[in-house]
Amino acid sequence: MEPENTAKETVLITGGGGYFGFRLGCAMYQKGVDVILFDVMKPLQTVPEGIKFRQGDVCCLSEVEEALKDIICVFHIASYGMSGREQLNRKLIEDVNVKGTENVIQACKSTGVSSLVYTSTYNVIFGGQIIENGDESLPYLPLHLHPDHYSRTKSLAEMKVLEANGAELGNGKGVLRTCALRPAGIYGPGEQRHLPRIVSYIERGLFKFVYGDPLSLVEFVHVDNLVQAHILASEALKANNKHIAAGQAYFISDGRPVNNFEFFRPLVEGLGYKFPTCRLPLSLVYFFAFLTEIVHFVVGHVYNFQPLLTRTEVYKTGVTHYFSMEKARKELGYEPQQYSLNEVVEWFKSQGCGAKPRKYTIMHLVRDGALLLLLIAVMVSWFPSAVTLSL
Ligand SMILES: NC(=O)c1ccc[n+]([C@@H]2O[C@H](COP(=O)([O-])OP(=O)(O)OC[C@H]3O[C@@H](n4cnc5c(N)ncnc54)[C@H](O)[C@@H]3O)[C@@H](O)[C@H]2O)c1
Repeated sequence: MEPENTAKETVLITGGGGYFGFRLGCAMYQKGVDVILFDVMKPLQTVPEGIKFRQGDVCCLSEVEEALKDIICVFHIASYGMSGREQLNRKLIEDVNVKGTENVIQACKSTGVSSLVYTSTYNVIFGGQIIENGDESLPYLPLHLHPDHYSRTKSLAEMKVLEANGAELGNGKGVLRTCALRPAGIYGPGEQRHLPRIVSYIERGLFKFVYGDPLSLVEFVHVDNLVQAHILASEALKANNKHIAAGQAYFISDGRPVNNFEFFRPLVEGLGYKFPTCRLPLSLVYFFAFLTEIVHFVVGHVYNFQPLLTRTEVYKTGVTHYFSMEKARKELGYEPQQYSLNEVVEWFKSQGCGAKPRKYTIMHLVRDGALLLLLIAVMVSWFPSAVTLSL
Protein backbone atom coordinates (compact mmCIF):
# COMPACT_ATOMS: atom_id res chain seq x y z
CA MET A 1 0.00 0.00 0.00
CA GLU A 2 1.19 3.50 -0.78
CA PRO A 3 1.39 6.00 2.08
CA GLU A 4 -1.16 8.86 1.87
CA ASN A 5 0.45 12.27 1.79
CA THR A 6 -0.76 14.29 4.78
CA ALA A 7 1.22 17.49 4.12
CA LYS A 8 -0.63 20.49 2.61
CA GLU A 9 -1.00 19.72 -1.05
CA THR A 10 0.40 21.88 -3.81
CA VAL A 11 -1.03 21.42 -7.28
CA LEU A 12 0.29 22.87 -10.51
CA ILE A 13 -1.97 23.85 -13.39
CA THR A 14 -0.38 24.09 -16.83
CA GLY A 15 -2.35 26.59 -18.89
CA GLY A 16 -3.37 28.12 -15.57
CA GLY A 17 -3.43 31.56 -17.17
CA GLY A 18 -6.24 30.48 -19.51
CA TYR A 19 -9.96 30.61 -18.95
CA PHE A 20 -10.56 27.18 -17.50
CA GLY A 21 -7.17 26.73 -15.79
CA PHE A 22 -7.54 30.01 -13.92
CA ARG A 23 -11.06 29.13 -12.77
CA LEU A 24 -9.87 25.71 -11.59
CA GLY A 25 -6.94 27.30 -9.76
CA CYS A 26 -9.23 29.69 -7.89
CA ALA A 27 -11.60 26.85 -6.93
CA MET A 28 -8.75 24.64 -5.68
CA TYR A 29 -7.34 27.52 -3.67
CA GLN A 30 -10.75 28.10 -2.05
CA LYS A 31 -10.63 24.47 -0.97
CA GLY A 32 -7.39 25.11 0.93
CA VAL A 33 -4.97 23.70 -1.64
CA ASP A 34 -1.79 25.58 -2.61
CA VAL A 35 -1.94 26.42 -6.30
CA ILE A 36 0.67 27.30 -8.91
CA LEU A 37 -0.55 28.55 -12.28
CA PHE A 38 2.01 27.71 -14.96
CA ASP A 39 1.56 29.41 -18.32
CA VAL A 40 3.39 31.22 -21.11
CA MET A 41 0.91 34.07 -20.74
CA LYS A 42 -0.12 35.99 -17.63
CA PRO A 43 -3.81 35.54 -16.78
CA LEU A 44 -6.14 38.32 -17.96
CA GLN A 45 -7.55 38.61 -14.44
CA THR A 46 -5.64 39.66 -11.35
CA VAL A 47 -4.20 36.59 -9.63
CA PRO A 48 -5.80 36.37 -6.16
CA GLU A 49 -3.41 36.69 -3.24
CA GLY A 50 -2.12 33.27 -2.19
CA ILE A 51 -2.14 31.78 -5.68
CA LYS A 52 1.26 31.73 -7.38
CA PHE A 53 1.75 32.46 -11.05
CA ARG A 54 4.83 31.01 -12.71
CA GLN A 55 5.65 31.99 -16.26
CA GLY A 56 6.89 29.00 -18.24
CA ASP A 57 6.56 26.96 -21.38
CA VAL A 58 5.49 23.29 -21.45
CA CYS A 59 7.65 22.92 -24.57
CA CYS A 60 10.75 23.41 -22.40
CA LEU A 61 11.40 20.29 -20.28
CA SER A 62 13.75 22.00 -17.82
CA GLU A 63 11.18 24.73 -17.11
CA VAL A 64 8.50 22.10 -16.43
CA GLU A 65 10.82 20.00 -14.25
CA GLU A 66 11.82 23.05 -12.25
CA ALA A 67 8.16 24.01 -11.71
CA LEU A 68 7.07 20.51 -10.67
CA LYS A 69 9.32 20.21 -7.62
CA ASP A 70 7.23 19.39 -4.50
CA ILE A 71 3.99 19.17 -6.45
CA ILE A 72 1.47 16.46 -5.59
CA CYS A 73 -0.81 16.72 -8.62
CA VAL A 74 -0.57 18.29 -12.07
CA PHE A 75 -3.59 19.41 -14.03
CA HIS A 76 -2.29 19.54 -17.59
CA ILE A 77 -4.56 22.01 -19.32
CA ALA A 78 -2.20 24.02 -21.56
CA SER A 79 -3.01 23.57 -25.20
CA TYR A 80 -2.82 25.41 -28.49
CA GLY A 81 -4.80 25.55 -31.74
CA MET A 82 -8.37 25.02 -30.54
CA SER A 83 -10.18 27.73 -32.49
CA GLY A 84 -9.88 30.46 -35.08
CA ARG A 85 -6.65 31.11 -36.97
CA GLU A 86 -4.58 29.24 -34.32
CA GLN A 87 -6.05 26.04 -35.79
CA LEU A 88 -3.91 26.49 -38.88
CA ASN A 89 -0.51 26.83 -37.14
CA ARG A 90 0.53 23.18 -37.41
CA LYS A 91 4.06 23.45 -35.95
CA LEU A 92 3.06 25.22 -32.75
CA ILE A 93 0.08 22.90 -32.26
CA GLU A 94 2.37 19.85 -32.48
CA ASP A 95 4.93 21.44 -30.17
CA VAL A 96 2.54 22.49 -27.42
CA ASN A 97 0.02 19.64 -27.52
CA VAL A 98 2.29 16.66 -28.16
CA LYS A 99 5.83 17.67 -27.14
CA GLY A 100 4.45 19.72 -24.24
CA THR A 101 2.47 16.72 -22.95
CA GLU A 102 5.49 14.41 -23.29
CA ASN A 103 7.47 16.93 -21.25
CA VAL A 104 4.81 17.07 -18.54
CA ILE A 105 4.75 13.25 -18.29
CA GLN A 106 8.55 13.07 -18.26
CA ALA A 107 8.74 15.78 -15.59
CA CYS A 108 6.11 14.03 -13.43
CA LYS A 109 8.24 10.88 -13.54
CA SER A 110 11.55 12.56 -12.86
CA THR A 111 10.30 14.81 -10.06
CA GLY A 112 7.99 12.24 -8.44
CA VAL A 113 4.56 13.80 -9.07
CA SER A 114 2.07 11.01 -8.43
CA SER A 115 -1.13 12.35 -10.09
CA LEU A 116 -1.71 13.77 -13.54
CA VAL A 117 -5.13 14.88 -14.75
CA TYR A 118 -5.23 15.73 -18.45
CA THR A 119 -7.83 18.01 -20.02
CA SER A 120 -8.62 16.34 -23.30
CA THR A 121 -11.64 16.94 -25.58
CA TYR A 122 -14.64 15.25 -27.23
CA ASN A 123 -12.70 15.57 -30.48
CA VAL A 124 -10.52 12.54 -29.72
CA ILE A 125 -13.56 10.39 -30.62
CA PHE A 126 -15.60 12.68 -32.81
CA GLY A 127 -14.67 13.44 -36.40
CA GLY A 128 -17.97 14.44 -37.98
CA GLN A 129 -19.84 11.10 -37.58
CA ILE A 130 -23.20 11.04 -35.77
CA ILE A 131 -22.81 9.88 -32.14
CA GLU A 132 -25.86 9.54 -29.90
CA ASN A 133 -25.29 8.88 -26.21
CA GLY A 134 -21.79 7.50 -26.93
CA ASP A 135 -19.66 6.21 -24.09
CA GLU A 136 -16.00 5.72 -23.23
CA SER A 137 -15.90 2.28 -24.91
CA LEU A 138 -15.93 4.04 -28.31
CA PRO A 139 -12.57 3.78 -30.09
CA TYR A 140 -10.40 6.81 -30.83
CA LEU A 141 -11.05 8.38 -34.20
CA PRO A 142 -8.21 7.06 -36.41
CA LEU A 143 -5.56 9.77 -36.39
CA HIS A 144 -5.52 10.26 -40.18
CA LEU A 145 -9.26 11.05 -40.15
CA HIS A 146 -8.86 14.21 -38.08
CA PRO A 147 -9.19 17.14 -40.47
CA ASP A 148 -7.51 19.49 -37.98
CA HIS A 149 -4.17 19.38 -36.18
CA TYR A 150 -5.61 20.37 -32.81
CA SER A 151 -7.91 17.33 -32.52
CA ARG A 152 -5.27 14.90 -33.79
CA THR A 153 -2.63 16.23 -31.40
CA LYS A 154 -5.04 16.27 -28.43
CA SER A 155 -5.79 12.63 -29.25
CA LEU A 156 -2.09 11.73 -29.35
CA ALA A 157 -1.53 13.59 -26.10
CA GLU A 158 -4.42 11.80 -24.37
CA MET A 159 -3.07 8.41 -25.47
CA LYS A 160 0.36 9.29 -24.10
CA VAL A 161 -1.10 10.43 -20.78
CA LEU A 162 -3.16 7.26 -20.34
CA GLU A 163 -0.23 5.04 -21.40
CA ALA A 164 1.89 6.70 -18.72
CA ASN A 165 -0.47 5.46 -16.01
CA GLY A 166 1.40 3.08 -13.72
CA ALA A 167 4.88 4.32 -14.75
CA GLU A 168 7.52 4.13 -12.00
CA LEU A 169 8.42 7.45 -10.42
CA GLY A 170 12.13 8.23 -10.62
CA ASN A 171 12.66 8.88 -6.92
CA GLY A 172 11.10 5.61 -5.71
CA LYS A 173 7.92 7.43 -4.58
CA GLY A 174 5.63 4.84 -6.17
CA VAL A 175 3.90 5.11 -9.51
CA LEU A 176 2.28 7.80 -11.61
CA ARG A 177 -1.55 7.72 -11.82
CA THR A 178 -3.13 9.46 -14.77
CA CYS A 179 -6.58 10.10 -16.18
CA ALA A 180 -8.12 12.21 -18.94
CA LEU A 181 -11.29 14.30 -18.98
CA ARG A 182 -12.92 14.95 -22.33
CA PRO A 183 -15.00 18.13 -22.08
CA ALA A 184 -17.63 19.38 -24.51
CA GLY A 185 -17.44 23.06 -25.54
CA ILE A 186 -16.79 25.20 -22.46
CA TYR A 187 -18.95 28.26 -21.67
CA GLY A 188 -19.34 30.66 -18.78
CA PRO A 189 -18.94 34.37 -17.99
CA GLY A 190 -15.62 35.73 -19.25
CA GLU A 191 -14.96 32.79 -21.60
CA GLN A 192 -12.47 33.98 -24.22
CA ARG A 193 -12.27 31.23 -26.85
CA HIS A 194 -15.62 30.99 -28.56
CA LEU A 195 -18.10 33.42 -27.07
CA PRO A 196 -16.35 36.73 -27.91
CA ARG A 197 -15.95 35.56 -31.51
CA ILE A 198 -19.60 34.58 -31.69
CA VAL A 199 -20.66 37.88 -30.12
CA SER A 200 -18.42 39.83 -32.51
CA TYR A 201 -20.09 38.08 -35.48
CA ILE A 202 -23.50 38.93 -34.01
CA GLU A 203 -22.52 42.56 -33.41
CA ARG A 204 -20.94 42.98 -36.86
CA GLY A 205 -24.13 41.68 -38.48
CA LEU A 206 -22.41 38.55 -39.82
CA PHE A 207 -24.66 36.10 -37.95
CA LYS A 208 -27.22 36.01 -40.74
CA PHE A 209 -27.88 32.27 -41.00
CA VAL A 210 -27.85 29.00 -39.11
CA TYR A 211 -27.08 25.67 -40.73
CA GLY A 212 -27.62 21.92 -40.53
CA ASP A 213 -30.52 19.87 -39.24
CA PRO A 214 -32.54 21.77 -36.59
CA LEU A 215 -32.84 18.46 -34.71
CA SER A 216 -29.06 17.91 -34.51
CA LEU A 217 -27.81 17.81 -30.93
CA VAL A 218 -24.48 18.75 -29.37
CA GLU A 219 -23.34 19.45 -25.81
CA PHE A 220 -21.66 22.14 -23.76
CA VAL A 221 -20.15 22.24 -20.31
CA HIS A 222 -20.33 25.14 -17.88
CA VAL A 223 -16.87 26.06 -16.64
CA ASP A 224 -17.83 25.32 -13.03
CA ASN A 225 -19.13 21.85 -13.88
CA LEU A 226 -15.78 21.19 -15.53
CA VAL A 227 -14.00 22.50 -12.43
CA GLN A 228 -16.04 20.10 -10.31
CA ALA A 229 -15.14 17.18 -12.62
CA HIS A 230 -11.41 17.95 -12.44
CA ILE A 231 -11.39 18.15 -8.66
CA LEU A 232 -13.29 14.87 -8.45
CA ALA A 233 -10.91 13.25 -10.94
CA SER A 234 -7.86 14.25 -8.92
CA GLU A 235 -9.51 12.78 -5.81
CA ALA A 236 -10.34 9.59 -7.70
CA LEU A 237 -6.65 9.06 -8.49
CA LYS A 238 -5.83 8.78 -4.79
CA ALA A 239 -5.33 5.57 -2.80
CA ASN A 240 -8.32 6.28 -0.53
CA ASN A 241 -10.50 6.10 -3.65
CA LYS A 242 -8.70 2.95 -4.80
CA HIS A 243 -7.19 4.92 -7.72
CA ILE A 244 -10.48 4.28 -9.52
CA ALA A 245 -9.81 6.88 -12.20
CA ALA A 246 -6.27 5.67 -12.93
CA GLY A 247 -5.78 5.00 -16.63
CA GLN A 248 -9.36 6.11 -17.41
CA ALA A 249 -10.98 8.68 -19.70
CA TYR A 250 -14.31 10.41 -18.97
CA PHE A 251 -16.65 12.50 -21.10
CA ILE A 252 -17.72 15.65 -19.26
CA SER A 253 -20.65 17.89 -20.19
CA ASP A 254 -23.71 19.52 -18.63
CA GLY A 255 -25.54 16.30 -19.59
CA ARG A 256 -28.15 18.25 -21.61
CA PRO A 257 -27.90 17.67 -25.38
CA VAL A 258 -29.17 20.71 -27.28
CA ASN A 259 -29.18 22.10 -30.81
CA ASN A 260 -26.06 24.24 -31.18
CA PHE A 261 -27.84 27.35 -32.45
CA GLU A 262 -30.74 27.04 -30.02
CA PHE A 263 -28.17 26.94 -27.22
CA PHE A 264 -26.97 30.39 -28.31
CA ARG A 265 -30.46 31.85 -28.88
CA PRO A 266 -30.67 33.37 -25.33
CA LEU A 267 -27.32 35.08 -25.95
CA VAL A 268 -28.37 36.54 -29.31
CA GLU A 269 -31.76 37.69 -28.08
CA GLY A 270 -30.49 38.68 -24.64
CA LEU A 271 -28.13 41.12 -26.34
CA GLY A 272 -31.08 42.54 -28.27
CA TYR A 273 -30.45 41.00 -31.71
CA LYS A 274 -32.76 39.05 -33.99
CA PHE A 275 -32.15 35.33 -34.25
CA PRO A 276 -31.56 34.40 -37.94
CA THR A 277 -34.37 32.64 -39.77
CA CYS A 278 -32.32 31.55 -42.82
CA ARG A 279 -31.03 27.95 -42.59
CA LEU A 280 -28.32 26.71 -44.98
CA PRO A 281 -27.39 23.09 -45.80
CA LEU A 282 -24.50 21.79 -43.70
CA SER A 283 -22.57 20.61 -46.77
CA LEU A 284 -22.69 24.11 -48.28
CA VAL A 285 -21.24 25.68 -45.14
CA TYR A 286 -18.64 22.89 -44.91
CA PHE A 287 -17.65 23.64 -48.50
CA PHE A 288 -17.38 27.34 -47.68
CA ALA A 289 -15.16 26.53 -44.68
CA PHE A 290 -13.00 24.34 -46.92
CA LEU A 291 -12.56 27.23 -49.38
CA THR A 292 -11.72 29.58 -46.50
CA GLU A 293 -9.02 27.19 -45.30
CA ILE A 294 -7.51 27.00 -48.78
CA VAL A 295 -7.45 30.80 -49.04
CA HIS A 296 -5.86 30.99 -45.59
CA PHE A 297 -3.26 28.39 -46.60
CA VAL A 298 -2.32 30.48 -49.64
CA VAL A 299 -2.33 34.00 -48.16
CA GLY A 300 -2.07 33.23 -44.42
CA HIS A 301 1.65 33.99 -44.18
CA VAL A 302 1.08 37.46 -45.67
CA TYR A 303 -2.34 38.20 -44.15
CA ASN A 304 -3.13 35.93 -41.19
CA PHE A 305 -6.88 36.65 -41.20
CA GLN A 306 -9.42 35.08 -38.84
CA PRO A 307 -11.45 32.54 -40.86
CA LEU A 308 -15.22 32.93 -40.41
CA LEU A 309 -15.48 29.15 -39.88
CA THR A 310 -13.22 26.12 -40.27
CA ARG A 311 -14.40 22.63 -41.34
CA THR A 312 -13.95 21.29 -37.81
CA GLU A 313 -16.06 24.10 -36.41
CA VAL A 314 -18.80 23.35 -38.95
CA TYR A 315 -19.27 19.70 -38.02
CA LYS A 316 -18.71 20.32 -34.30
CA THR A 317 -21.64 22.71 -34.38
CA GLY A 318 -23.85 21.02 -36.98
CA VAL A 319 -23.54 17.23 -36.57
CA THR A 320 -25.19 15.35 -33.69
CA HIS A 321 -22.70 14.14 -31.10
CA TYR A 322 -23.43 13.73 -27.43
CA PHE A 323 -22.18 11.35 -24.77
CA SER A 324 -23.38 9.58 -21.66
CA MET A 325 -22.17 10.98 -18.31
CA GLU A 326 -22.77 7.62 -16.66
CA LYS A 327 -19.13 6.64 -16.16
CA ALA A 328 -18.22 10.05 -14.69
CA ARG A 329 -21.30 9.91 -12.42
CA LYS A 330 -20.56 6.40 -11.20
CA GLU A 331 -16.79 6.51 -10.81
CA LEU A 332 -16.11 10.18 -10.02
CA GLY A 333 -19.42 11.15 -8.39
CA TYR A 334 -19.86 13.88 -11.03
CA GLU A 335 -23.26 15.62 -10.82
CA PRO A 336 -23.52 18.51 -13.29
CA GLN A 337 -25.35 21.59 -12.03
CA GLN A 338 -27.84 23.44 -14.26
CA TYR A 339 -26.71 26.82 -15.59
CA SER A 340 -28.28 29.23 -18.06
CA LEU A 341 -26.68 31.74 -20.42
CA ASN A 342 -28.04 34.68 -18.37
CA GLU A 343 -24.75 35.29 -16.57
CA VAL A 344 -22.96 35.20 -19.95
CA VAL A 345 -25.40 37.75 -21.37
CA GLU A 346 -24.86 39.97 -18.31
CA TRP A 347 -21.09 39.62 -18.66
CA PHE A 348 -21.17 40.78 -22.29
CA LYS A 349 -23.48 43.66 -21.39
CA SER A 350 -21.02 44.71 -18.69
CA GLN A 351 -18.39 44.84 -21.47
CA GLY A 352 -20.55 47.28 -23.44
CA CYS A 353 -22.02 44.71 -25.87
CA GLY A 354 -25.65 44.75 -26.98
CA ALA A 355 -27.79 46.11 -29.81
CA LYS A 356 -27.75 49.89 -30.16
CA PRO A 357 -30.10 51.88 -32.39
CA ARG A 358 -28.22 52.30 -35.67
CA LYS A 359 -29.06 53.68 -39.12
CA TYR A 360 -28.71 51.34 -42.09
CA THR A 361 -25.87 53.10 -43.94
CA ILE A 362 -24.31 52.64 -47.36
CA MET A 363 -21.52 50.63 -45.65
CA HIS A 364 -24.09 48.12 -44.38
CA LEU A 365 -25.54 47.88 -47.88
CA VAL A 366 -22.08 47.19 -49.35
CA ARG A 367 -21.36 44.58 -46.64
CA ASP A 368 -24.68 42.78 -47.13
CA GLY A 369 -24.25 42.90 -50.92
CA ALA A 370 -20.73 41.42 -50.61
CA LEU A 371 -22.03 38.66 -48.29
CA LEU A 372 -24.79 37.84 -50.75
CA LEU A 373 -22.36 37.70 -53.68
CA LEU A 374 -20.03 35.46 -51.66
CA LEU A 375 -22.92 33.15 -50.79
CA ILE A 376 -23.99 32.95 -54.45
CA ALA A 377 -20.40 32.22 -55.55
CA VAL A 378 -20.05 29.43 -52.96
CA MET A 379 -23.44 27.99 -53.92
CA VAL A 380 -22.56 27.98 -57.61
CA SER A 381 -19.30 26.07 -56.92
CA TRP A 382 -20.93 23.75 -54.35
CA PHE A 383 -24.09 22.83 -56.28
CA PRO A 384 -22.56 20.50 -58.94
CA SER A 385 -20.63 18.46 -56.34
CA ALA A 386 -23.70 18.26 -54.07
CA VAL A 387 -25.83 16.98 -56.98
CA THR A 388 -23.13 14.45 -58.03
CA LEU A 389 -22.81 13.14 -54.46
CA SER A 390 -26.57 12.73 -54.08
CA LEU A 391 -26.87 10.66 -57.34
N1 LIG B 1 -12.70 25.83 -24.66
C1 LIG B 1 -13.35 24.74 -25.04
O1 LIG B 1 -14.48 24.80 -25.51
C2 LIG B 1 -12.71 23.38 -24.84
C3 LIG B 1 -13.42 22.22 -25.21
C4 LIG B 1 -12.81 20.98 -25.01
C5 LIG B 1 -11.55 20.91 -24.46
N2 LIG B 1 -10.89 22.05 -24.12
C6 LIG B 1 -9.57 21.94 -23.51
O2 LIG B 1 -9.67 22.59 -22.27
C7 LIG B 1 -8.43 23.20 -21.94
C8 LIG B 1 -8.65 24.63 -21.50
O3 LIG B 1 -9.32 25.36 -22.50
P1 LIG B 1 -9.51 26.93 -22.37
O4 LIG B 1 -10.73 27.27 -23.13
O5 LIG B 1 -9.37 27.38 -20.97
O6 LIG B 1 -8.26 27.43 -23.22
P2 LIG B 1 -7.33 28.68 -23.03
O7 LIG B 1 -6.74 28.96 -24.37
O8 LIG B 1 -8.02 29.78 -22.33
O9 LIG B 1 -6.17 28.13 -22.08
C9 LIG B 1 -5.06 27.46 -22.57
C10 LIG B 1 -3.86 28.07 -21.90
O10 LIG B 1 -2.71 27.31 -22.30
C11 LIG B 1 -1.65 28.23 -22.33
N3 LIG B 1 -0.54 27.73 -23.14
C12 LIG B 1 -0.49 27.62 -24.49
N4 LIG B 1 0.72 27.19 -24.85
C13 LIG B 1 1.43 27.01 -23.72
C14 LIG B 1 2.75 26.57 -23.45
N5 LIG B 1 3.57 26.27 -24.45
N6 LIG B 1 3.16 26.48 -22.17
C15 LIG B 1 2.33 26.83 -21.15
N7 LIG B 1 1.07 27.26 -21.34
C16 LIG B 1 0.64 27.35 -22.61
C17 LIG B 1 -2.25 29.48 -22.98
O11 LIG B 1 -1.44 30.62 -22.76
C18 LIG B 1 -3.60 29.52 -22.31
O12 LIG B 1 -3.56 30.36 -21.17
C19 LIG B 1 -7.54 23.00 -23.13
O13 LIG B 1 -6.69 21.92 -22.91
C20 LIG B 1 -8.47 22.67 -24.26
O14 LIG B 1 -7.84 21.84 -25.22
C21 LIG B 1 -11.44 23.27 -24.30
